[in-house]
Amino acid sequence: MIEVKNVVKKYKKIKALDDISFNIKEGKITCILGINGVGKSTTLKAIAGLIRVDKGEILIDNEKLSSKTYNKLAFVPDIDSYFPQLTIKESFEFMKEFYVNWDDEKAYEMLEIFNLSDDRLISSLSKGNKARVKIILGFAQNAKYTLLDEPFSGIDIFKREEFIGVMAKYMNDEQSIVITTHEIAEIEMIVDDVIVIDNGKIAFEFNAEETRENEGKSIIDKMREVYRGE
Ligand SMILES: Nc1ncnc2c1ncn2[C@@H]1O[C@H](COP(=O)(O)OP(=O)(O)OP(=O)(O)O)[C@@H](O)[C@H]1O
Repeated sequence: MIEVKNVVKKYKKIKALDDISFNIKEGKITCILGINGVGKSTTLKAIAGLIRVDKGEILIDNEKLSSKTYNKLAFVPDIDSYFPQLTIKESFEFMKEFYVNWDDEKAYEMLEIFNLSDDRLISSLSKGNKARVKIILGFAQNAKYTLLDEPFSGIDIFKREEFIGVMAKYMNDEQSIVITTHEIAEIEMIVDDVIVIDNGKIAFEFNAEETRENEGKSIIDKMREVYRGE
């Protein structure tokens, strides 16, 4: 489990995270939802240990972030691509050197599903294919927790559905995925837990299946209820 406890992060005068606490469960897909600028990326970067928080603590399976927890986390940032100057194959070779759990078989299997050839130069790929490679580079790290920052931005609906199918296929019972997004419809079918951030604070959280079963409400219905009082 990932425990985020009373975390505060300031960027000069901006309080990006204002005392947020929540847990990410094992074997689940958790979605961090919120409009632009509310603190979603900052939250993921803090969990990944890429930024130092001002207050609070983050525990990964009961341990503070350290070299021990490093291989449990794979972070896929919201950037166009990494390694534009490399071919896909070269990028896999590079990752293999860094990540002890790197799974070449998984990387090549995913490449095949996405119908991509490993000799393609990453900079020459379309936006959608760059996003596919980015997702492969994240998932083939075979980490316990894969953190995906806006993985679908700029990607058409068909590719999003394909991504979601591939993600679900490559997750085992102990692995967790955390996705940030401001587009709800695309994650409706796969997400377990939803955490809504507003202005650096947790606005509310719920389990999507329970909400569907107990209240007959989709994630969008629930968001409307909370935000518009419908
Ligand atoms: N490096 C930085 N320096 C200064 N301010 C920052 C920095 N990174 C983020 N911020 C600010 O912190 C707040 C939260 O930003 P963050 O990127 O976490 O939001 P977000 O919810 O991920 O937004 P988006 O959906 O647009 O990606 C915003 O006000 C943003 O401008």
